[in-house]
Amino acid sequence: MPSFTLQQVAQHKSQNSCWVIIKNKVYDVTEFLPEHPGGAAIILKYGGRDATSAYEPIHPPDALDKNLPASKHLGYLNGESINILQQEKLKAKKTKDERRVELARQRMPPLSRILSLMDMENVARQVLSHKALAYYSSASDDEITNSENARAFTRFFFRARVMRAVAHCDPSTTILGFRSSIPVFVSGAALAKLGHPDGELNITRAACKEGIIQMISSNSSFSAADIMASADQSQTLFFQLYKHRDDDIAERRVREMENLGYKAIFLTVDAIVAGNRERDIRSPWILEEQESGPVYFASGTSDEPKDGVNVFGTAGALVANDDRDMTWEKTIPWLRSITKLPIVIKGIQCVEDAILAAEAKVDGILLSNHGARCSSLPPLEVLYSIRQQHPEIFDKLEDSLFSDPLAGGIRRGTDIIKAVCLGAKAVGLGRPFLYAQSAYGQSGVSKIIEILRREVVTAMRLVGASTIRDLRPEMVQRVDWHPHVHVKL
Ligand code: HEM
Ligand SMILES: Cc1cc2nc3c(=O)[nH]c(=O)nc-3n(C[C@H](O)[C@H](O)[C@H](O)COP(=O)(O)O)c2cc1C
Repeated sequence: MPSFTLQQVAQHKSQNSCWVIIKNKVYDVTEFLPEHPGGAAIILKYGGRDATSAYEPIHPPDALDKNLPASKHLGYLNGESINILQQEKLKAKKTKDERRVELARQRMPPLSRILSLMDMENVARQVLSHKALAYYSSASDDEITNSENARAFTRFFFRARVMRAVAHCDPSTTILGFRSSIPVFVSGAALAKLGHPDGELNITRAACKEGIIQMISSNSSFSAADIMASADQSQTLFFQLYKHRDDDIAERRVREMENLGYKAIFLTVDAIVAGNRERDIRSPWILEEQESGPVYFASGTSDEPKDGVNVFGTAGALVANDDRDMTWEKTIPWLRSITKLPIVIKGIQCVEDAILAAEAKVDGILLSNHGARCSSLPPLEVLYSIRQQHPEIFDKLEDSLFSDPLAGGIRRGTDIIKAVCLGAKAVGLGRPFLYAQSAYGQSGVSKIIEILRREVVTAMRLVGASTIRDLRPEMVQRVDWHPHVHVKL
């Protein structure tokens, strides 16, 4: 393959001829510009130069191989140019945010001082870049659903049974027939590399060590093949599918996952468009102002950016090609016809759809409002309504899973046990795994699983259950202490 100098690449920085350097390789992306899901303008910004640091954290490593024909992989940078790039990187002035993160990383407490998932989240909030934290923590609109997801658990109390033999307590269970050491799984969440260079692989390795199942996101920052390659042969991994609107492309993806050894397809239906996450949308402006001071309205001029404001936020464009016309009648039979894997619908938000899912004969449902990235009922309340109004659904569905809540939602063993009492086979957590791997890598993920295991076993013993089967709906009571507000007219 030919080699190029930085000067040669720099000639190609326009719409008519646009080259970029990624990991010392030179690509011609001119024809790809209009197809780029993140928009042409963002690539043009890096036209003629090195785009590695912008590209790496948010693209799976195989994105270029899969989307650019081999003829557009032009060659490599020559040795001298590689050295120059390295020198430039060393000399580059760090941004204020990068310096803040560096300092915060030097001041992290030892892992032994992390007692709860909130302790872990607090460390992550210090050490994450502004962009990563905004992306991970943001929730829809005014983020009220976010706090309500958490608050839902406080309305449910245990009706604990005593004088039961619980010295031996086994919190293990099965999810879709696969063993899990506790009723918890990793719910697929995108872009783990934003928080740590080893991203999803941190979670895969810790999930193996701790005996829990990982669902990987369609938009993970490592490819599904790389993640599977880093897993143990005995390990169970599920795949979360954002269905492409082109059935053929979607089918190829599903078949690829089946061949790679993923054991179930979780079809996400609650995010066919990106939720309105303003904390994330604002992030680039906050960073800009941190560096160069406040930006003011320029009276008399049009100060709207040429390309408009990116109201989709980070990864918002990742769902741009998703199928917005999925239906029970069409999509489930289609998916059934192309895979033998169990199918779980991720993102059920009301009782009516739980009934339709059962009628469509899917293998499981995952009650979820996407971690409050859309504004529907807290999943725990939906679970409770199903239990109250249509308990027969639990028999129809082999695995009525339950996910969600946000920062402060499922963050305790007691939350998990409340959900399991009400009929959840297991619960999925998203952000806690992102936070833990961002702060301490694989050890951080192991740590939070160990914390959850300790808390789950404690909660089981305190309610009088020695196995998961002993957890019953009557062990939980919903108590809504609405204050009686007497309004004086
Ligand atoms: C060829 C060189 C490429 C460069 C320089 C590049 C660069 C970028 C940049 C800088 C962003 C915006 C990141 C941000 O919001 O902070 C972006 C977004 C995105 N890129 Fe690329 N990209 C490239 C190729 C690709 C390829 C091959 C794909 C796969 C189809 C792809 C898919 C995406 C997607 C889906 C987004 C949207 C992410 C979002 O909404 O934030 N890109 N890209
Ligand atoms: C940063 C972030 C990224 C996410 N990415 C995806 C995704 O790619 N696919 C998906 O089905 N769900 C995604 N989710 C939703 C999670 O699978 C899960 O439902 C949610 O995070 C659970 O709430 P929790 O984060 O409060 O535990 C994401 C959630 C967050 C917070």
